[in-house]
Amino acid sequence: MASQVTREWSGIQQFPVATQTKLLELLAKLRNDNVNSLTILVMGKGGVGKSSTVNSILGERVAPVSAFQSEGLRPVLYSRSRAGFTLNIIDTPGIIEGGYVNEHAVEVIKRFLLNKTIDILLYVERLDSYRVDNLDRQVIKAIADSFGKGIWRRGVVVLTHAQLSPPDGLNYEDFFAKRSEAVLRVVRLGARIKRQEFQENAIPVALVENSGRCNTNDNGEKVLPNGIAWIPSLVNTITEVVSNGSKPIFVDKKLIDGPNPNAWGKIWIPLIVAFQYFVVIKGIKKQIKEDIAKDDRPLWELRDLGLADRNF
Ligand SMILES: Nc1nc2c(ncn2[C@@H]2O[C@H](COP(=O)(O)OP(=O)(O)OP(=O)(O)O)[C@@H](O)[C@H]2O)c(=O)[nH]1
Repeated sequence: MASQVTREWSGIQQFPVATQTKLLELLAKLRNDNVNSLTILVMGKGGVGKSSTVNSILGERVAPVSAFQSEGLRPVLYSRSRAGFTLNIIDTPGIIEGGYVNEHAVEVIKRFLLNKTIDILLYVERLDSYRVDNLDRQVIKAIADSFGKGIWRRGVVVLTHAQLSPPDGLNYEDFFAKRSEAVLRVVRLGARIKRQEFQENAIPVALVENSGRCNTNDNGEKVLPNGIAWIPSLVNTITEVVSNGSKPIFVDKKLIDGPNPNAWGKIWIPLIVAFQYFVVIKGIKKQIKEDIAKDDRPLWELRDLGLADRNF
């Protein structure tokens, strides 16, 4: 992050003491494990609450939030340090435009990340959406195609608007479980991760409520309907993913310019073409030649040449 000005993480002081204490404990734990900095990439469709989540984590209103989808294409990096620890958060624009992934927007994000290391991917969605659609799958596929599906080993699914009352008298935990399952399924399909691999390396789902009207507990911490103080809980989830044994993603030129990191199957294409030519096409050609030869000659000639049944 050489070119980035790192500012003191003063926003942490905006949190109630209970949250500050938990956050500083988590940072100390990371430092004990020799992790002195984290770079978090925040991605998702437009308007799902990416910028709001960045602001909530930093405790500062740094990223512009709008009820309308933002026009900007460029990602923005916010860098803060505290007690010898540096937190980098990269907010990205939504990459869907007119119902499709905007390849230019993806390209801009990839170039922005050149020579950076992604420690964590926060994939943001809303808890209060009732279905997942093809757009989710497209965004997830674009992320996997850009950085390799290994990035999902460093992924956390974040569901915003988490202070909701589920419809039809559904229990909050049941609603959360159903919505998580639906989003995770799309992640598995979009990133083309094998079912077993996906089960073995479960992607955690964290709940977030960015609204200023979020309920608080007796300590003044923002809590969800299930009573969980979500800011320390999200940071805790992030620290768990950092130490799950997977590698962070270093975005080098090869990753950006090279072939799609998920498209290893494509190396078989020349072999398949050669097989088709030598085995299938040549065989068919030979058959056609024989048929033509048979068609052009009268039967008595074919019989003499041994190409037709003698009793014919
Ligand atoms: N109630 C509630 N509103 C939220 C939450 N998160 C975001 N919002 C609102 O949702 C709208 C979009 O939020 P943003 O943070 O700008 O979303 P974004 O994903 O960064 O949007 P783009 O920059 O357009 O991609 C704003 O009106 C936010 O106030 C949340 O957790 N709860």
